[in-house]
Amino acid sequence: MEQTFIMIKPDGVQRGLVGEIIGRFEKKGFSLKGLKLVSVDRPFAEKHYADLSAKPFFSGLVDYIISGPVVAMVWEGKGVVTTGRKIIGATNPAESAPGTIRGDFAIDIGRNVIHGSDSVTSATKEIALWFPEGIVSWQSSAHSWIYE
Ligand SMILES: Nc1ncnc2c1ncn2[C@@H]1O[C@H](COP(=O)(O)OP(=O)(O)OP(=O)(O)O)[C@@H](O)[C@H]1O
Repeated sequence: MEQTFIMIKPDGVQRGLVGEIIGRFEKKGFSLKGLKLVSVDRPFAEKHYADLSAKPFFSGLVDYIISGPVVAMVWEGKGVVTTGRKIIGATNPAESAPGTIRGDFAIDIGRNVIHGSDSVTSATKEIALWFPEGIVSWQSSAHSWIYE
């Protein structure tokens, strides 16, 4: 089934939002397949955000991501990439709808709490980058109560 890479950024960890964010994905019915608290170094953060290297905010973005530990996760479920982005909300919290994670918990674009893969292709790349050791293979006993 489809998988996505979700990262709670350093502000989300520092602000104690880890449980709240995991709860939103869990309650939706998605399955947690990988989870770790990690501090990444500059070369790793630059690799994760390589597509944005020409942007004027790139070095500030890398400084932000390496400023403290992040929670790296893999979530699985039908349509999880697109639905995950909807749960997260628009990139700029000023435009994120209330009820989304960024709409509820963030104000500035450079402190927007969470990252989610923007396509299945990016998800595959990001999961390989963040979880070279692999992820956990299991199926929730609630599966048949979530999927018809
Ligand atoms: N104009 C900006 N100023 C400062 N930071 C920005 C700006 N635009 C984007 N960012 C930061 O770079 C991240 C990556 O930007 P991108 O355009 O890929 O948005 P996104 O896909 O919604 O975010 P993410 O990749 O973190 O899920 C944003 O989440 C935000 O933290």
